[in-house]
Amino acid sequence: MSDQPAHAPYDALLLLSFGGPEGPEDVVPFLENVTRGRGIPRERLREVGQHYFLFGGVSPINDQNRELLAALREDLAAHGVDLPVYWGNRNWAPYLTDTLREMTAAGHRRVLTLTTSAYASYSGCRQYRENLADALATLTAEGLTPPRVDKLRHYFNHPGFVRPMVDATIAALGRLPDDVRAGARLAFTTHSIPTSAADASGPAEGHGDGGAYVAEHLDVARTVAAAVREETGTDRPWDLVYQSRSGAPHIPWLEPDICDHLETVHGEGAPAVVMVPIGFVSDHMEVTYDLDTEATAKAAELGLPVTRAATVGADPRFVAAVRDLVLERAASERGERPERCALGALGPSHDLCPVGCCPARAPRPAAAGADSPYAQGASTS
Ligand SMILES: CC1=C(CCC(=O)O)c2cc3nc(cc4[nH]c(cc5[nH]c(cc1n2)c(C)c5CCC(=O)O)c(CCC(=O)O)c4C)C(CCC(=O)O)=C3C
Ligand SMILES: [Fe+2]
Repeated sequence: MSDQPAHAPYDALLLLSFGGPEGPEDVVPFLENVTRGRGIPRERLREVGQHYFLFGGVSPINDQNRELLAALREDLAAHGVDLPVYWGNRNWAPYLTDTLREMTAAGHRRVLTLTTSAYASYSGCRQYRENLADALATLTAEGLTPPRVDKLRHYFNHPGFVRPMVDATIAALGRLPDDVRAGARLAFTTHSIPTSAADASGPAEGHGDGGAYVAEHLDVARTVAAAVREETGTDRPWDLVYQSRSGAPHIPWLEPDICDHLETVHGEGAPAVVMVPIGFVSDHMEVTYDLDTEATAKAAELGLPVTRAATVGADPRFVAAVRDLVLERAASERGERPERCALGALGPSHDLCPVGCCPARAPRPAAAGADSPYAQGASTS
């Protein structure tokens, strides 16, 4: 036992992300990948394509993942954790299936996955697990024997994710004009999703309306707001609001939208707002367009001072948190009982998504969960 490395039984870490276009010619094929079979109106797609073209057809997300990948490799090596780190995406190169094929060829048998999504939801969790199942099925059909793949627990409430957001909120408050800072409201933002998807998210029991998705975001918002109050000595009103809605208008999605919210609080006399995108791991297009471009223009039109807090990105504390989560999970898999760090009221999330967690409209195979065909057979080997 004691001669095992701290990362045993895992032999590789996989960074699994969304992917984004890297030039104007990538934008349309990227959006086709994202929206295949999802019934997003054409009008919305044309509009979102324009967001990317506004930035030269390049999403910042791939460079941000390259930076995170390099930081993870450096941090693991510096701490004597000899675990190779790979990167694959759902919607753009390097594609997940190609990365897993490469990992199979390199002889990896137990892979742990970090997704760039911290919370429970179909889009942020199960859909990635479906992507893993699809990739494993493809490799199996090619006659390969792919590794067993597990997924790290949701890390929304890990101190290494939360603390950088506290500092980022305080820094964003610092960028407001002096005379409006004390009265500024905090608007915590995340991706809107259909209310039906929110209600069914996580193991939904005990979370009430909005399921685990809303409960987890509220817990983080409350924790960050309390820490900001403690550190600045000023109690500021806060709200959880939504952004980046898509889908047909007659289907209810989580509200209010950040732009409507800015209008409302401006009408109520708020002197300023700090937007804090707690739902996102890096400053990708949903942040740089939807908040920095669209919501910021809305605020300017209202004459409302706003700033936006940075996301965690490759903050060393987040990178260290990933190492902590990897070693924690490895220890759990070895039958040990490691300490499981978590701030807020909800406690550490489950390691293995239970059966039926974050259900899809049409059930499909999903890896790395209690209902996974791939995880089970391999676990006995
Ligand atoms: C919860 C959630 C996260 C956070 C968790 C996570 O990070 O996973 C997230 C992240 C992201 N979403 C992104 C981009 C897009 N999301 C879309 C569409 C959708 N997102 C949804 C949800 C989420 N999305 C949903 C319910 C849809 C409707 C269609 C569907 O049910 O699938 C569309 C289609 C056009 C549109 O309708 O907007 C695009 C282009 C990018 C890349 C940004 C970049 O390029 O830098 C990132 C990181
Ligand atoms: Fe999205």
